[in-house]
Amino acid sequence: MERQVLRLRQAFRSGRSRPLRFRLQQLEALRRMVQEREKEILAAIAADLSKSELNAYSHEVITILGEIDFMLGNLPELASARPAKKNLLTMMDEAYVQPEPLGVVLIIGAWNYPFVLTMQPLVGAIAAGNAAIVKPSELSENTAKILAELLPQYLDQDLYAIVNGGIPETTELLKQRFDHILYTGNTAVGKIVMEAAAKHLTPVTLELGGKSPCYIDRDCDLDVACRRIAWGKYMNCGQTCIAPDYILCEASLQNQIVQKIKETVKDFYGENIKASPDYERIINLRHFKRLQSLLKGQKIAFGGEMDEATRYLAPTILTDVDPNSKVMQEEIFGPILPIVSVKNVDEAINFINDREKPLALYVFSRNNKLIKRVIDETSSGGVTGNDVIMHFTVNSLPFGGVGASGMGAYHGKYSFDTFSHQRPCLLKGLKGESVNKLRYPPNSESKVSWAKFFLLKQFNKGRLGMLLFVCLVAVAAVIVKDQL
Ligand SMILES: NC(=O)c1ccc[n+]([C@@H]2O[C@H](COP(=O)([O-])OP(=O)(O)OC[C@H]3O[C@@H](n4cnc5c(N)ncnc54)[C@H](O)[C@@H]3O)[C@@H](O)[C@H]2O)c1
Ligand SMILES: CCCCCCC=O
Repeated sequence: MERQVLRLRQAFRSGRSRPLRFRLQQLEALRRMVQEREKEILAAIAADLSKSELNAYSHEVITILGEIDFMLGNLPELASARPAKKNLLTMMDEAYVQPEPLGVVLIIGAWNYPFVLTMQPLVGAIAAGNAAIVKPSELSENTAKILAELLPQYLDQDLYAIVNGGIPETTELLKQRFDHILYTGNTAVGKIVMEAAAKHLTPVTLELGGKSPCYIDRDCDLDVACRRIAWGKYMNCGQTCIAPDYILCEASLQNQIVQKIKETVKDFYGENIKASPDYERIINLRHFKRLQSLLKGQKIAFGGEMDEATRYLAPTILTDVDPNSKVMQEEIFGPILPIVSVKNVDEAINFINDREKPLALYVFSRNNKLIKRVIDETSSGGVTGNDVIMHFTVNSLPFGGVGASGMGAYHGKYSFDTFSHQRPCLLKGLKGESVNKLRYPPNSESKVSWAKFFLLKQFNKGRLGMLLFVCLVAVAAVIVKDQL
């Protein structure tokens, strides 16, 4: 591992990854990889998650193609220096912010969307000019394998590497020094990653999980709400970081919600859910058993059927759920939807605020003021009003958690920024020593009052303003020169 990181670091130091043309070439190569090897990629994702290739395409591949296109279209602007505001002391100088690559970054992916969660950060890392090591999850072994086979065929091998393996390999990787780590996965491992990163003062982006609440207001189109919630909850068999984890609503809505979700499930997956190409399976036996244990003692209003051999767990709804029960203590990450009754929106807000900050928050209501109120009085990684999941798909929105659901964000411009250092640059000439005397010792009352004048006046470049200020500064410089 050490040698591998060293090899990448040397390649990064050579400066090869920095020119815009090179980054665009690599992103184009990545797009070619996705297009030319689409069948193999889809087959791998499908095998890992018992998913149809159509769903693998729409859940994962489409996002990556969109992200690459965004970067190809916007990279020249994202990577260019941005002029900065100046003050009177620096008005004749050049001040700008120049994004620069961080160096060698590590991307650790999770298994539930194994392609998108490794490739989307990689697109950002390449766009920002870094070298990168990608560590896919060992649980989605087919995707991990195909990535290890394909990436070296399309990308510069000295700058971009893939490491496969389990906990020992990740542990070894985490001993190395990186310039940034983006980790996606559970909160417990997030802490391990952050601790390891701290040893090298490496900054981290942690894309974690949590229990994302979904409040349904009484003033709502329940048909629409239940269809959208059922889609987001049961896609990928509930194994989605931003799936609505549980519903909060007034007790009187509970039965209608169960009925409407039940009808939707039939529309989506047919009478025989097991035979539907659109319904996935639980990733492994450990997670299957964990989910099984969450059902113990619960009132199952719908679903609950299981088949251990195929790790099938039916779309399930639990009613009258006690907030202290186990299913309300951990992120479900499966197709189980508890409904917890609250008296009104105030109680819902308190319920949310009494718990860790979730990765996503959903509110369904005809009343926009109520939606805004819930947003204003709570905190979460992201929000979608009157729908679920969809904020993930808008790459002009930062995607990430807050508090226990993570730190930092990515997608689109935010990926570029995450993998860049915003370097402030001030370029001065060698003239103007008379004004500079202000900051040279010995200090005096009059120097301080002149410094206040120069530094506290913000200067915005505009022709007339420029002219005026040049005159002002010239006069001031003469006065200062005489007085100091
Ligand atoms: N915020 C997001 O974008 C996002 C996306 C997907 C999943 N998630 C969250 O991830 C969780 C599910 O994923 P998971 O954690 O089961 O994924 P996982 O088991 O695939 O683990 C993620 C990565 O961590 C590594 N890892 C696991 N244990 C480790 C250890 N002890 N030391 C070092 N590295 C270790 C794995 O090798 C893997 O690459 C859920 O909580 C979900 O909400 C978050
Ligand atoms: C439609 C794609 C959703 C991806 C969510 C990623 C987190 O698990």
